Amino acid sequence: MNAKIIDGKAFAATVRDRVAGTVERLKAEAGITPGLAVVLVGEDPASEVYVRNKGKATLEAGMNSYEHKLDADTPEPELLALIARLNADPAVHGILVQLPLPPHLDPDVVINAIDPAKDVDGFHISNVGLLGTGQKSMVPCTPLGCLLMLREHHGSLSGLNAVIVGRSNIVGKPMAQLLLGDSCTVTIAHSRTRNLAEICRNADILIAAVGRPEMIPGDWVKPGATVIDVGINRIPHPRDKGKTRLVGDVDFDSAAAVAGAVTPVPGGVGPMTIACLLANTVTACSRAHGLPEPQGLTS
Ligand SMILES: NC(=O)C1=CN([C@@H]2O[C@H](COP(=O)(O)OP(=O)(O)OC[C@H]3O[C@@H](n4cnc5c(N)ncnc54)[C@H](OP(=O)(O)O)[C@@H]3O)[C@@H](O)[C@H]2O)C=CC1
Ligand SMILES: Nc1nc(=O)c2c([nH]1)NC[C@@H]1CN(c3ccc(C(=O)N[C@@H](CCC(=O)O)C(=O)O)cc3)C=[N+]21
Repeated sequence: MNAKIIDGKAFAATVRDRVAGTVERLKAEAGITPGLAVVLVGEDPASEVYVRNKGKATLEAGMNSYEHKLDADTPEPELLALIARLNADPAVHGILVQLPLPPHLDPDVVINAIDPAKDVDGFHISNVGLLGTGQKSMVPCTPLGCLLMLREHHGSLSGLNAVIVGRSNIVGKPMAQLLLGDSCTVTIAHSRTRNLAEICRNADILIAAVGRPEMIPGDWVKPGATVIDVGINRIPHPRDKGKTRLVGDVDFDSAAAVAGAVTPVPGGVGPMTIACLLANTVTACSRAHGLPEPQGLTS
């Protein structure tokens, strides 16, 4: 193996420390405790793990965590009423509605009901528009976490060829905006893309956000490239019957043999997502109180 393993878990710990320091100052100097509300509809076991991790990290950073678990068949008006209450609640500075939602709920309607100032996921149409036009916004946590790791590894990203596999609203598209903002030449590939292997082989930066276990093999990776694996896939354990294992969208071993740097799963993008969520919540809290924005949390 040649590649440097980018340690997202360690990097996330430094971001979380900075967030905790800012929270301490907000409490001491202004008597304010940032609060994050997470809404989970239904019983998706993977989502429950994320919600638990987020709640734990929120408390560890000294913030308040409010969890709302609703039945899978919750009618849309009931969910919208909860969001309206959270929008109006001064103790709540950030609101995250866990996706995907059950099929009877329209994610666009639900996400756009969140007060954009509290939209710490950065999914509200107004934050998407601000990001797309290079204005100050809430930046989606997963792409932001990826960008921070890339900047840390490369310094400047200017002029690099970036290929993103996946065009979702929550990862692929905002990732493209952020990389464009850092002057990469960006290609977004998806399920209809022709010659995907060839396109990937052109990438100085390859971002996999597909949701297919170990789909991208090492021979799609340009020698020396940086590979960011966003995928979180639970597969049956190869040896231990009945157990499961977490893998990314990249075939780690073959990719690490040719890449210059690669993020592992677990311990890569996932922990950075949570750290950026905490950072966004502190930023939202400071803005809500008209205080100067904390600097350097995510740089
Ligand atoms: N680590 C973290 O913090 C996070 C991890 N994730 C993980 O990232 C992965 C992607 O998530 P998300 O963006 O929400 O997923 P979506 O299912 O919303 O999007 C997947 C994308 O991959 C594309 N795709 C599917 N099959 C292929 C294929 N064979 N070749 C090329 N492209 C393909 C789809 O194309 P098309 O549009 O044409 O259908 C789509 O654009 C998942 O594993 C998810 O669990 C997600 C969020 C955060
Ligand atoms: N509105 C919304 N916002 C999201 O940001 C969002 C979402 N919905 N739905 C689901 C995806 C997925 N996601 C993850 C966050 C952290 C880890 C994470 O912490 N992973 C750890 C370990 C996980 C484990 O061990 O199970 C790791 O990769 O090391 C993973 C995945 C956020 N998402």
